[in-house]
Order: sequence, then C-alpha cells, then structure tokens
Amino acid sequence: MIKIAPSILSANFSRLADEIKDVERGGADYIHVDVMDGHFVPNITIGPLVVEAIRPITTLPLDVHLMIEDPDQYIPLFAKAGADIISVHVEACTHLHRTIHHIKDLGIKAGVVLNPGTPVSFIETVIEDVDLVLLMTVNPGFGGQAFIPSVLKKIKEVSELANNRNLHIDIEVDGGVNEETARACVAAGANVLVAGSAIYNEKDRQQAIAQLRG
Ligand SMILES: O=C(CO)[C@H](O)[C@H](O)COP(=O)(O)O
Ligand SMILES: [Fe+2]
Repeated sequence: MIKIAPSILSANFSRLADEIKDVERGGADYIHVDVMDGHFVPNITIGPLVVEAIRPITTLPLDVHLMIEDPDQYIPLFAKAGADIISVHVEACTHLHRTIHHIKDLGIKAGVVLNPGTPVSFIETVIEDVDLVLLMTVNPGFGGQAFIPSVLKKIKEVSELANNRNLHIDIEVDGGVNEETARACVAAGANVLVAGSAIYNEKDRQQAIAQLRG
C-alpha cells in the first residue's frame, strides 16, 4: 500500500489551510512539513507555531521532517505542537540512538533521514528502533530539485536490510518525486512518497496524487 505525503513547502503559504484541505480531499495520507533552520540547510521555513496552527486544519498525520541542527532542543516543541511523526537527519545527530528514543518517549513515531551522500550503513545499528527510514532523493533545502537516481540503490539496500531483520518499517523518499521517479522508487522498495511540486504545481491535486500512487 503506497502512501502519499504532499510537502506543503510547495503550497501557497498565503492560503495554507485551503492548500492542506485540498490535498486531504484529494486522497493524501500524510501532510509533510519541512522544517529548515538556515544552518543545517541553506533555507529557513517552518517552526512549531505553524505546526500548531495547521494541526486543527486536518485529521491527517503531520509528518515533520527536521532539517535543523541540534534537533533535541526542538523535538518537545514540535511534539507539543501536534507532530505525529518526527524524522531527524543522521548527519545532524551526535547521539542518534538517544535522539530517536527522545522522540519515541514523547509518544510520537520516529524516523531517521539519510542525505543522498550518506551510506545506508549509518543506520544499521538503529533501524530496529525507528518507525521509518527517509531517504533524501535530492540534497535537502529546496523544493523543485531534480531526483538523484543513485539513491535507488540505497532504497533497495534499506528494503533488504528491513526484510532480513523482519522489520515492518516505512521506507519514505523525498525530493524530485514525480510520476516517473515514483515508479522507480516503489520498484526499489519505497512505500511512502513525499511530493511537493508534483502535487502543488498541479491544478487538480486529486489527479496528481492518484498518478503518483500509480
Ligand atoms: O525535504 C524537502 C527538501 O529538502 C522537500 O520535502 C522536498 O524537496 C519536496 O519537494 P519536491 O517534491 O518539489 O522535490
Ligand atoms: Fe522533506
């Protein structure tokens, strides 16, 4: 079962509530929220106040992707604001195991994220502890970038690692996901597809979501 997570990074922020309701009506499974701090990535986006404001707008799970330094400092704020899933980058965590359990101790699903240049071996010791692995298929920081095909091999590696250990985790991909690259990601083993521009740049979001789902 493929899940679609529209990224509100590509939504019209002046009409954010309507943009969220539109993809919910269109069949989205999660709302993907990209949090950037201007340090870990060269862009600044959304904070806990916005997560709190959109929480009552939708019944869909809020899938919060933290692209920030020192995530431990902010995890409780995003949890309080209403996040259902919080994912942290391995590249931003000195004590990755502790951070994952920090999220889980707050009663929230925990995800771990790998940049395109980071090998899958970096999560081998924590994969049993997480609910999802998010593989970046672009270098994080901006929407609308081109999919990096070399990540397909990593999707397969994570899928095999999870199968070998009998783990039922979600494998999410994020960046440059469109109808064509979505097929390749699903064939490699991904089951959650984040898409910003491929959904929000289309007038008919229901159709865009259906096409991504395949
Ligand atoms: O995490 C992200 C960027 O760092 C976004 O979720 C991602 O870029 C989605 O946008 P698009 O589908 O347009 O690539
Ligand atoms: Fe993201």
